[in-house]
Amino acid sequence: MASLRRSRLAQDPTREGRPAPRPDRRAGHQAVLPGRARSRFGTLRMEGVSRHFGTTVAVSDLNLSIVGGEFLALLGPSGCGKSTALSCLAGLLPLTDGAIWLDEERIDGIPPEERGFGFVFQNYALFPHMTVRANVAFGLTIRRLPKDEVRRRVDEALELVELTDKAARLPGQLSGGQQQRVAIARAIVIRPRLFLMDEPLSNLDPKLRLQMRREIRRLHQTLHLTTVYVTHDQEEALALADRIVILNQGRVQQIGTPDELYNRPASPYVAEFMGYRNLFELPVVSQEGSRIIVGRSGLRLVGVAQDEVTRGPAMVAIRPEDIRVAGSGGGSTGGNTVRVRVEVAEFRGGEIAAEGVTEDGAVICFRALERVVAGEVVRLTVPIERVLVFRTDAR
Ligand SMILES: Nc1ncnc2c1ncn2[C@@H]1O[C@H](COP(=O)(O)OP(=O)(O)OP(=O)(O)O)[C@@H](O)[C@H]1O
Repeated sequence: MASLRRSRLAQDPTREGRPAPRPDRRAGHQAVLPGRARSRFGTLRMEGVSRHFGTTVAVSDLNLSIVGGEFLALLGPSGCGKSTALSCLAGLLPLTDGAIWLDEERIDGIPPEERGFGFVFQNYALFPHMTVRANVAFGLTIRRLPKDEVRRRVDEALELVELTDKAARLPGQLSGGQQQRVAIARAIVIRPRLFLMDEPLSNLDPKLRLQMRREIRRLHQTLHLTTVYVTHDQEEALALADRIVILNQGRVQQIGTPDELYNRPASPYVAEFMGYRNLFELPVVSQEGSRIIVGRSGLRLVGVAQDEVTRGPAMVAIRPEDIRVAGSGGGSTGGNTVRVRVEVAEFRGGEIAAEGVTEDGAVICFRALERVVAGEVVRLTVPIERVLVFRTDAR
């Protein structure tokens, strides 16, 4: 996605004359001042950060604190401002408004190469004519570190990403996953104060993505590098991050731990991103405190109001995993029941992912532990506390 965006932006006349980032320029940014590179920090703060491109507001009034050692994911759909926010942090884009602080040091005026940050991008950005070892050593050699130290640190970094035996190869002789590991080694070898990653797994096939995701997690658990990670993939964000920031149209929608976002999304927008695939607009029948009844004939549900929903329509969000076939192993006894005709059923190993249609035509995604077949009519159950009801105008 980001590569599409890059090529799109490369042709964009509103780019304010800024050329598309070139691999060598970005690699060069990994060079750092020795003192800065070694120092750690307590908190990095983005205060009221905005970035406009002409009339396009890419990031708007972003307020964010990142604690030293934390892994933070910026999550949202294409165009929501994730990469712009990351580029502002990196110093690749000047801010339109606001400030960035590393503890007591204001850093938004500092050039990227002096911030002591490491970057990894979707397209690897390796030097094609240099060996793996030379690529990884780049940030250290241009700082003129003693040869012995360069060798020792490069060896360490290559070992961490398990590429010791590929040190003499050129990037073109490596798989995509291996190239991305070289890019990671090149970023961590400088011991960055902040490690920035922009969709680093997007170019990899699903199996490799999963494997690399685990590698990145392992690396973070080993090195505790403060990391900001941009992704549009909720699973990736949930799996990797200590905290997730959900962005929409350049604005923060919610910040929280994976558990908070997954179980208590603040809006239908966040819910949708967290896998609540069943989103229905339904009229409110009655409400007593947080307990609320919504629906019409064929689809009537009792749920939990997430904010004040009094009259008119409400937005209901339910995860497929919380809807089960009644009476089967996974079906709860209390709560809501809905009759559907099964339309599609997909085998998923331990369970079946299915879609059914209610009498009045609403499509419901659910999970079944036992076999269901298309055309069959089943009764579904969903616990009241897993039916989240929002105001339709909730952000
Ligand atoms: N250099 C630029 N010139 C003009 N508009 C830009 C530029 N960079 C980004 N934008 C616009 O700013 C908004 C946010 O873009 P950004 O690249 O930050 O989104 P994103 O969430 O990272 O998207 P993706 O997942 O596709 O990479 C979009 O509307 C985009 O078109």
